[in-house]
Amino acid sequence: MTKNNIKAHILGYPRVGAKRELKFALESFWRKEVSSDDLQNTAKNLRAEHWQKQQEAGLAFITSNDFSLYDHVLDHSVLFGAQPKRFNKKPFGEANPAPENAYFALARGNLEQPAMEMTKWFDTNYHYIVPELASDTQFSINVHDFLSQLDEAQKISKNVKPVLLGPVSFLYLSKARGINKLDLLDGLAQQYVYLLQELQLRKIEWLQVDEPIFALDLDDAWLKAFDHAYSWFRTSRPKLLLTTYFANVSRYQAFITNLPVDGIHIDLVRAPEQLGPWVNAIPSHWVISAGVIDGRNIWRNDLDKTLALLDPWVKRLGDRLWIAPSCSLLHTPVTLAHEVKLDAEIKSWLAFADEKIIELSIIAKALNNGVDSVAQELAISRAAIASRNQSNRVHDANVKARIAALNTLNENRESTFELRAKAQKARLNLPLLPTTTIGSFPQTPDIRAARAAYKKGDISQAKYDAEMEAHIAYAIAQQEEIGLDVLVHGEAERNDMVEFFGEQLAGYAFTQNGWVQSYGSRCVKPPVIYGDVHRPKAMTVGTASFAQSLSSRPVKGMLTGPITILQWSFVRDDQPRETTAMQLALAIRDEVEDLQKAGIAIIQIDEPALREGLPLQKAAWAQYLAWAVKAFKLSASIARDDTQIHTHMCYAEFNDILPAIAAMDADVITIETSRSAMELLDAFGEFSYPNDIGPGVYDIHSPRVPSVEAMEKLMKRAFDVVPIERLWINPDCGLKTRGWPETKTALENMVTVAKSLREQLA
Ligand SMILES: Nc1nc2c(c(=O)[nH]1)N[C@@H](CNc1ccc(C(=O)N[C@@H](CCC(=O)N[C@@H](CCC(=O)N[C@@H](CCC(=O)O)C(=O)O)C(=O)O)C(=O)O)cc1)CN2
Ligand code: MET
Ligand SMILES: [Zn+2]
Repeated sequence: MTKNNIKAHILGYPRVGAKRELKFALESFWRKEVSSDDLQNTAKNLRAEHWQKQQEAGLAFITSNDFSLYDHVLDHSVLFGAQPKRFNKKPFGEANPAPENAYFALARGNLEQPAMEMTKWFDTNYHYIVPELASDTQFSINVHDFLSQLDEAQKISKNVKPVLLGPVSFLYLSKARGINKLDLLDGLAQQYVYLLQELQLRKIEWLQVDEPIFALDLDDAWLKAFDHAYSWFRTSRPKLLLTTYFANVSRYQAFITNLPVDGIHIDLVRAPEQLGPWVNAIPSHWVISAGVIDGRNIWRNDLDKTLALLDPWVKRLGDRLWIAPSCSLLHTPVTLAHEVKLDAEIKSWLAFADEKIIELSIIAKALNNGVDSVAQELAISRAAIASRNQSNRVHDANVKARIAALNTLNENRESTFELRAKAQKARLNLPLLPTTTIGSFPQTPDIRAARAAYKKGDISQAKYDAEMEAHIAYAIAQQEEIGLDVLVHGEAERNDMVEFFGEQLAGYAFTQNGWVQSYGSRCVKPPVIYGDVHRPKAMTVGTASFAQSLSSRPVKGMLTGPITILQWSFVRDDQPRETTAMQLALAIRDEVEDLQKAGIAIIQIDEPALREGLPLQKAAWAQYLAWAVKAFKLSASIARDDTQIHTHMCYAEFNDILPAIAAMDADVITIETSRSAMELLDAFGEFSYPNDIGPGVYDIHSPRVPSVEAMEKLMKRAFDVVPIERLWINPDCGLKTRGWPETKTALENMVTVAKSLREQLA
């Protein structure tokens, strides 16, 4: 048998650390508890560890420049000298600032400047810092940090493949007010050329250039931009691996194969069918990097299936075949090694980043040296796959029966919004412009410490419950003092709005350390849906009833909606997402029913991730929106007319899915609007959104306290587009990341606005 030399590599490794070392270093640095050197050492050690793992697994390259202290897109803004000019002024009060402060100010704001905008990275729960460009942006490369990380890598290995976000995706993902972004393209591409030359000098053989926007619907102008930008790259430079992910990109094949690059990476987890067409289309000197390991999910790879997918092409491509995960491993947790509590059988079905790297090396060995060389590894993998396929813990006949009978349930509320609104008014008797908040109040160190102690077994369930009740009572008392109209219990008892429900639903497993970066130092621990989901018992009724018992004002019952739970969990890959969504919808429906029976008059079903789940390609939107809206409606339609259903959305562009949002038919939607100065609301107005709306009047991501004047101005803008009787006043999102002092002042100001507007309108 001839030996191949198929290369295995990764597109990027998670940065946060197996025990969130980076998070803790960052937060200590921000609190000024550790120095800049300490922070940089932590970062350096993490990078060294990540490279060592790749090296030990025998990958052909170690991948460098995938690390970031906050966000890699922000790093590109800095690399190309495109920091917004508004940050040029040295903030006062910083006598001798650490060099990192200027960088973090971009991401987090400072005393004088609000932070740069943040938004979702494609259809993931990762948030990037949006490049902020203007007509006077002059790109000017600043290679120091990039090259110093490259040097670190080159000390460890001579086979280093750095990563860059490509110029066209960088520009596409940026925002540039008042100009055509494409006018900036030449200036940017020229800076890339400079960097390519530096890499050439350092004898870099391959550069990975990520152009993830190929996953989207691109118009001609953007396709031309590729031609244009890449024509700058016909110089002496490393070979370029054009990297795509998250979708089938073969519709751009004729176009892409004319670009002056040396290979392409394609996502074969989302779109395995694109392999053959690509092999047939590429120029004879190109490599194909086959993204065969799921970078977006945590299931163990079915190695036999992967080998079967690649097998027909191995001979044809020979060494021009590379293998890799589908996308960067940024979206998966680091390692299963510290999961000591996870059920052993379920654990055997999983692979986090480190395990995925091992899988990659097994596949490479099988392809290069024959399957016999990894017979034992393949046998173990096969056994795990068989155990998952056959496990009776995955399938639940009752759940399947309920799903089969879905069409016997009415997904619509009993009456129209108009009639419901009357019944709700009679029951709730709220003032004009009711004030409320989105659900969470500050997750104080006390709350976190109590939960950590409880999880370790240091305090009893009873003690933990009593502590949580004390926090809830505190939140209620604060809200009464502030004078809010519709209260919340504050979510003290929730580690996270999705994980909390995952922990109580059957069909779910959860991890101890399965952290994934969401933004900056903030992480989430998505729970794992491995089987049919149902709700064994009520999840929030005790807490909701307790909170309501403390006040004569309505306290909202607080639930996370089926689509958001789906989107922020690791989901099974053995049934359609739609089916899992319907199972979740029924579980939430059961909870709505129980809350209603317990006398809770207002129930909020959050769907902040509805937009995130939208397919990247428009052709698939309608189908997704149909089942997503149906799932929400199924969970809500058990509510009587006089039970008011709220929903909440944030972190996204909603303009293009307004009809779907309206079709959800929530009685009230509270929605993030303040960062875009209510531009969104204009769209709601134009579309004549039919039900009640609470446009967020202040951004909760910053500790700045919003002024009465600013919030009043925003509400008055809202008056122009939505009838006053249908408006609510609330912040943009939950307050869990804030502290109590600024929260209290901000909400007091907000209530002042409501009172003053009511007087003005009286
Ligand atoms: N799943 C999800 N996705 C989302 C959001 C969301 O709320 N949930 N919101 C948007 C993103 N925003 C986010 C906002 C905040 C955090 C966040 O605060 N995360 C926390 C972790 C939250 C958590 O799970 N907390 C646990 C564990 C806390 C912890 O770290 N405990 C320590 C001990 C206690 C301590 O000293 O802090 C430990 O175990 O070591 C708890 O409360 O129980 C963090 O990074 O710090 C994440 C995302 C969009 N995507
Ligand atoms: C990311 S949306 C958050 C909604 C949730 N009810 C909260 O207030 O935290
Ligand atoms: Zn929110």
